[in-house]
Amino acid sequence: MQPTTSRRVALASDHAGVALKDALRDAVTALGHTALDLGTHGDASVDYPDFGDKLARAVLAGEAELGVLVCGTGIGISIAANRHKGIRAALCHDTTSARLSRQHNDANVLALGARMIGIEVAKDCLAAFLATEFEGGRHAGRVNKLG
Ligand SMILES: O=C(CO)[C@H](O)[C@H](O)[C@H](O)COP(=O)(O)O
Repeated sequence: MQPTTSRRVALASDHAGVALKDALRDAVTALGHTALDLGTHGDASVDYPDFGDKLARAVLAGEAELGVLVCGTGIGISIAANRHKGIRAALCHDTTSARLSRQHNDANVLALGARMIGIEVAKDCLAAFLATEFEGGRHAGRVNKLG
């Protein structure tokens, strides 16, 4: 899948997601985008809210258009990011959800669970997420209601 637009993509994870995050960082580059790796680096135990917050702030500041978050399940780190107004983090386990999160929800962050899905599914979710645009139309008013 080739991107229609080259994007700046921020990535962050806790220790449980670091190996997958590092693999996805390389996949972002291979897909023709620019990766901004916000950590963690290495497998020392860290707290997922710190990295969900860091990535949310980077996206809201315009340092990246889109973000990718990884923790063990993807749940904690997506909750952390979604506490920031303007962040729409979608926890996905399949490519259809990843595509529809962009088409219908204008998700700006993809969240994945490193202990839940394999690397190939994760890479496919990433590729679908980055290749898909928001459809607008009937979805725009609904997304606006999210605040
Ligand atoms: O936040 C989580 C659950 O929603 C993540 O899966 C974390 O990565 C997990 O809780 C970390 O657990 P660990 O036992 O400290 O590695």
